[in-house]
Amino acid sequence: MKMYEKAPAKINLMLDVLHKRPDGFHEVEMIMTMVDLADRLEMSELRRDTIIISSQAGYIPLDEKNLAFQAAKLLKERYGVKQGVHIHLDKKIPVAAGLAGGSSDAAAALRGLNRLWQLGLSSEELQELGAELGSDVPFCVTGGTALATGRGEKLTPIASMPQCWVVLAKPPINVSTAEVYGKLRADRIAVHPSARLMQEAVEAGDFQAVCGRLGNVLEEVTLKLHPEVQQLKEAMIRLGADGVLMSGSGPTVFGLVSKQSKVARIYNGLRGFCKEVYAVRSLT
Ligand SMILES: C[C@@](CO)(OP(=O)(O)O)[C@H](O)COP(=O)(O)OP(=O)(O)OC[C@H]1O[C@@H](n2ccc(N)nc2=O)[C@H](O)[C@@H]1O
Ligand SMILES: Nc1ncnc2c1ncn2[C@@H]1O[C@H](COP(=O)(O)OP(=O)(O)O)[C@@H](O)[C@H]1O
Repeated sequence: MKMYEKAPAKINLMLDVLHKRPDGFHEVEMIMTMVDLADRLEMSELRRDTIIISSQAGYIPLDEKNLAFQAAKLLKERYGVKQGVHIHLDKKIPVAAGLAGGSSDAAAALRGLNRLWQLGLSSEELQELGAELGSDVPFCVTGGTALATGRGEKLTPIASMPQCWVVLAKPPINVSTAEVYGKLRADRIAVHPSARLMQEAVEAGDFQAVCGRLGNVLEEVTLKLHPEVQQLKEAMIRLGADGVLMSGSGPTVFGLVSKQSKVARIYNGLRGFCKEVYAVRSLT
C-alpha cells in the first residue's frame, strides 16, 4: 500500500521574541500561514523492518538526520510498529530557507504514516509528537493560519490569511536557525511587532493592514550577517509588492501581492539577480 501527502512551506507574517528561556529556546509569538509551494511525500509499505528515505534532491540528508526519517522512527518506537517504510521526498521547498521544508516533511510523514499504519492518532496527538521533532513541526501538522506561542508549538488557529499572491525569493546563502537565535539579543529588541494587531488584521480580512503590520525581529540578525537579504527586500518593494518581510530566520524574503497583474513584473525583476524565485498563492 502507498500513501501520498503534500507538505507545504510556511511563512511567518510576524515573529516576535519575548525572552530567552532557561532551556535555551526562545519564547516567541508568531502568526504563521501556509503557501502553495510544497514538497510531496510518497510512503510505501516495506515488509522489512527498516526506514528508507530517497529524494531527487541531492542536497538533503537521507539518513537519520532527515526529519521525515525521525518522524517514522518516532512512530515506530512509540507504537511498536514492526512494518518498514520507504519515504520518497519530492523536494520543491528550498532547504534551510526559513520556510520549514524539513518540518513540513516531518509533519506530512506523521500524517501519512498515521494512515498507513492505522494508528488512529488525532491531530492533537500528532502535534504533540511533532513537538519532539522541532518547534515548527506542530504547526505544519495542521497548517492553516495560526498564532504560535511558547517555542512555537502552542497553537491557536485563526481565520485564513486573505487570498493573495506570495512571491518568494531565496538568495544563495544558507542560514542556520540556531545561529540566528544565538546571535539575537532578546533584551535589546528595539521594536516588537504585535501579534494581536496582526491577528486582528487577518481576522478582519484586511489585506492592506496585514501588509502594514508585517514584522520579524530575527531580520535584525540575519540582515546584519547577510546584507543581500536587505537588498532583496528593497528590490521587492521597488518592484511593487504590497508588503515585504523575511520569513523565519531567513534568508527567504516574501512579498505579498494582491493584484495578479503585478506578479509577473515582480517575479521577472527578481529573477534578474536571484535564481530561486517562486510566485505562488497563499493557502486557505
Ligand atoms: C525561526 C523559525 C520561525 O518559524 O523557523 P525557521 O526559520 O527555522 O523556518 C522557528 O522558530 C524555528 O523552528 P525550527 O526550525 O523547528 O527550530 P528547532 O529545530 O526546534 O530549533 C533549532 C534551534 O533554534 C533555536 N530555537 C528554536 C525555536 C525557538 N523558539 N527558540 C530557539 O532558540 C534553538 O537554538 C534550537 O536549537
Ligand atoms: N526532509 C528535509 N528536508 C529539508 N531539510 C532537511 C530535511 N530533513 C532534515 N533536514 C535538514 O534540516 C535543516 C533545515 O532545513 P529546513 O527545514 O529546510 O529549513 P528551515 O528550518 O530554515 O525552514 C537543513 O540543514 C537540512 O539539512
